[in-house]
Amino acid sequence: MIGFEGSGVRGFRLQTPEPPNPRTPEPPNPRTPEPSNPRTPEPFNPRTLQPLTMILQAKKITKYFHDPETVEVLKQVDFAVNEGEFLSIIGKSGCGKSTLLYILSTMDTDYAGELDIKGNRLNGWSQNQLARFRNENLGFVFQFHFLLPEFTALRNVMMPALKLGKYSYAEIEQRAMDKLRMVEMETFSHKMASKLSGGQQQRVAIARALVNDPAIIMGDEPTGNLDKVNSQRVFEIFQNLAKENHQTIITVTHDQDFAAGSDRIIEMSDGQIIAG
Ligand SMILES: Nc1ncnc2c1ncn2[C@@H]1O[C@H](COP(=O)(O)OP(=O)(O)OP(=O)(O)O)[C@@H](O)[C@H]1O
Repeated sequence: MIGFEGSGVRGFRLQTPEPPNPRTPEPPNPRTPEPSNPRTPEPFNPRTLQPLTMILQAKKITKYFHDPETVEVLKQVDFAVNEGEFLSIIGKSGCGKSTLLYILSTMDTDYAGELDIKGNRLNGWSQNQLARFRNENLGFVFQFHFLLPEFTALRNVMMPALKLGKYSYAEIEQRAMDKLRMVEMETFSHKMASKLSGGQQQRVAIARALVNDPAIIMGDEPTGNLDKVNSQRVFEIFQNLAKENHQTIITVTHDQDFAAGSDRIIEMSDGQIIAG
C-alpha cells in the first residue's frame, strides 16, 4: 500500500456535510470524550473533513532526451495525487508538463524513478500489462480528440470498452449511451464524428475516455482547441467527475480559468515542480 508519508500531498479536502452514513463513524460528542486511539490521531471534524486516499505517486522521476545533445527534461520530480482530486499542471512552454503526463500515463517507460498507481508499482511491467492496466484504469482526453471520423459518436465511445472485452456488446452500447448522456451528446449518438462541431467532438472524446469508468482521467490541453463556452463546459464535466464520481483528474493546461477552477495547481519550471 502507498501511504501519505513524504508525499507533499494535502491529506484532507473540504466537503459539503453529508447525511449520516452507517459506515461513517459519528462525530465525537464533546461531553463524552472518546478514548484516544494512537493510530488515528485525526484532529479534524469528520462532518466537514474526510481523509483521502492517494491514488498515484511518482518519485524522483528523471527523464532525458537525446536530440542530439542530452537534455535532462525532468529533474527528480516527486508528484502525488489523491483520489477524487482535480489537479492542473501549469508552466511555460517546454518546461516538461506533457513529458511528465506521458510518464504518469504509463505510455512512456523510458525514465528513472518510481511510479505507483492504485497501489501498483508499475516499473518493470511489460507493454501488454501496461496497455491492459491503462484501458481499465486510465482515461485520456487530448487537445485534438482523435475520434475516428467515419464512425458514429456512439461507435467511437464504445471502442475502448470493445477493446477491453469485459462486457457484452449490448452492455457496452448501454454504457456508451450513458456516457454520451453525461456529456449531453446522446441526441448525436448516431451522427458521424466528422459531422460534429469541435466542442461536440471533444465531449464525445470525453465520453470515450469515460466508457470503462477509469479511476483517473488524464488530459493534455483538453480545452486547448475550444472557445470559451465549450471550454467552460468541458471544465464543468471534469469538475463533476471529481465531485460526483470521485474520479481523479490530472490535466496539463495553459487555460488559466480551467486551472483556477481545479482543486490544486502544480506549477512546473525547467523540469521541476516549483509550486503546488
Ligand atoms: N521526443 C522528443 N525528443 C527530444 N526532445 C523532446 C521530445 N519531446 C519533448 N522534447 C523537449 O522536452 C522539453 C519538454 O517538452 P514538453 O512537451 O514536456 O513541454 P511542455 O511543458 O508540455 O510544453 P508545451 O506547453 O509547449 O506543450 C522541451 O524542451 C521539448 O523540446
